[in-house]
Amino acid sequence: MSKKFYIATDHAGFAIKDFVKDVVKNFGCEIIDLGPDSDDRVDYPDFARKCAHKVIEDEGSFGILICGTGIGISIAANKVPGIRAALCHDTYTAKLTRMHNDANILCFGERVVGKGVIEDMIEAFINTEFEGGRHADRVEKIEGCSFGADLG
Ligand SMILES: O=C(CO)[C@H](O)[C@H](O)[C@H](O)COP(=O)(O)O
Repeated sequence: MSKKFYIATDHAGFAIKDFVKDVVKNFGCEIIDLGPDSDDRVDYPDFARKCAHKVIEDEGSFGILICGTGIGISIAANKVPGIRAALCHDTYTAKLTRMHNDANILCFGERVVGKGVIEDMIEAFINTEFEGGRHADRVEKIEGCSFGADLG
């Protein structure tokens, strides 16, 4: 099934962005670029927030966030309620985060993984569906981890 993706990076993820957009398109999915438009130094929380808000507003869509390590941009995205941003390093983590965590944003580090791994991770993320069942109960509890949430 064709999926819709939003993509954003910081300056440390900018150089790989066009490659990633082509990979996503080649797997038959739509991708919308939320910036930045150059490799001028920017702050990753600004772009994490932009992408995370789009994913929440546009139900059923997904995101891709890239910074130098993928760490800062995933931490920032996970502050947005309803976002499950997964920092992945290989096909196994990209597949399992869809199966078990129902991840809606794939994060990785341009300074960490190469093009081959990136392509494989994107393929796994696109083609793997959430298993539900026992994992659905756990995913529901993730939102309950926020201060002020009352899920029992
Ligand atoms: O936040 C990060 C690490 O968790 C990202 O990798 C950033 O891209 C990195 O901090 C950028 O560093 P720079 O020295 O300003 O290029």
